[in-house]
Amino acid sequence: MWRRVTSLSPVISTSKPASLDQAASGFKIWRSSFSTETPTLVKDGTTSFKERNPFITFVLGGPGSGKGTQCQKIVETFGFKHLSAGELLRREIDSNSEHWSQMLNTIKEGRIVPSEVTVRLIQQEMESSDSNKFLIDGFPRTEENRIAFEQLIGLEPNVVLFFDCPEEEMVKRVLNRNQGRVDDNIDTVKKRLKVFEILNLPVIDYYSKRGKLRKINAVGTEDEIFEKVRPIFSACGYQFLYAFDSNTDSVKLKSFLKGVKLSAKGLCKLHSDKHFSASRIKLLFSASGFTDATTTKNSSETYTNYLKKACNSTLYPQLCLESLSSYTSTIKTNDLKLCSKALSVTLKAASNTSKLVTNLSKGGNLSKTEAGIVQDCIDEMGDSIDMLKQSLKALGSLNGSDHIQFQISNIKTWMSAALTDETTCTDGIDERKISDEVMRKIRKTIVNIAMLTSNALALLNKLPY
Ligand SMILES: Nc1ncnc2c1ncn2[C@@H]1O[C@H](COP(=O)(O)OP(=O)(O)O)[C@@H](O)[C@H]1O
Ligand SMILES: Nc1ccn([C@H]2C[C@H](O)[C@@H](COP(=O)(O)OP(=O)(O)O)O2)c(=O)n1
Repeated sequence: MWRRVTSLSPVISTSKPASLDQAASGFKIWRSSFSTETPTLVKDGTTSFKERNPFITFVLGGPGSGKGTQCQKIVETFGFKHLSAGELLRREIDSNSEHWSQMLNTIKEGRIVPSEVTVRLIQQEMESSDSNKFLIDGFPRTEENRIAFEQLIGLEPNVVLFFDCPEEEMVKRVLNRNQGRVDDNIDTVKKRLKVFEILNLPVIDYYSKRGKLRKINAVGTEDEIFEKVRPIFSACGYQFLYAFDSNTDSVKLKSFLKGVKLSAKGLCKLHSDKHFSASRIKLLFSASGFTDATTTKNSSETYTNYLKKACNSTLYPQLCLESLSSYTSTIKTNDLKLCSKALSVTLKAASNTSKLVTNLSKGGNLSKTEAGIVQDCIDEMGDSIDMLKQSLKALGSLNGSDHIQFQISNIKTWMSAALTDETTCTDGIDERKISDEVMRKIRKTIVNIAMLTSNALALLNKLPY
């Protein structure tokens, strides 16, 4: 038996912002036919979608800002289900569904399709998916989209990514996209950009005020941008691998992190310790996830092979090898010792860098702006060092702890925060396009620390948790 959950009509009549007329004009008839006749259904006796407690990420940004490109990387690294609102609409048009020609015209003109249509498509995809973590790309594009989602699905996003890209770069990328899309031409792009500015920026502002927005500078290579995205999700650590949610652990995490500056604070929900098993603890403290079954002999060759294999799982394998190869006899083939060493090497380098930056800033003839940026960097490095120290200490006292999973997850969160601090500093330099020699040196040393941190985090992510 099926029951009706809600109707969207009150949403439409009360929430439409004045500026929406410009983008969605001509939709009155179409709008009303959807608003009353498309009920949302849940099957009685089965778990409703909301009860599945999914992890929802909205991905926003102007046309061509790189949303789809980054979503693909997030899927590959963190295993989300990717739902592109534009793609779902294009598929609907291609399948000659009831309103295909209206949808096609809307998209050709750079306007926004009524929320009922888009939310219904997203909802169908989410409900029929086996996944419980979603990247919803290109949605919500308007306040109306946002409210319709909240009302119909009954959920809010856990996090909202916003790819911030200059207009001329977006135009260039869209015109080069070459996917045969009817809307990738200069006239439509101009309209889409206008619609984005008028209708999407208020949504971005809304999530920013609610502390859910993660703004990412979308200029740079695809990989450079992903390095800014990665920490947001790495902070959620292993819990993506398992079921979600334990209220107690959520509270514990919050109190743990109180007063600590964290980019990912509040974003992740920890799952309970119920997945914690004796065999996993044993694995963590003895065996190694990086050792081949064939290389069990305790020789220096075995240790070197182990390190090579482990480093290959990081983003900067060469740097990983260079920074850790003199410690193979200490690390042997022990994953925990490897992580600990990677962390201590990073901490040492960060402390040296912090001193170097302070000295360079004193010696150089920096302008007032440059001095301000350097001071910000020194502060960010101080925060980063605190996070690394805290992580190293926690890693050192894992043995004997009752909450190993919880602690490892905290460590990943702190490490991600350290990485965010480091990239905030280099972003500050990049955004102002400063080419001064001293500033270049400072940037280079901090990028090196960020790479070491990223590697240490990657090694931690490989622990069996
Ligand atoms: N960082 C980048 N630098 C240059 N081109 C990019 C970058 N990211 C994506 N692109 C290209 O720009 C175009 C638009 O990217 P896409 O991910 O489709 O954007 P969106 O989903 O935001 O519309 C694509 O052709 C893509 O290959
Ligand atoms: N929430 C949405 C998302 C997309 N659309 C329509 C209008 C958009 O211009 C097109 C294409 O969106 P898509 O996200 O694929 O592409 P861009 O990010 O604009 O490059 O789809 C919509 O009406 N409502």
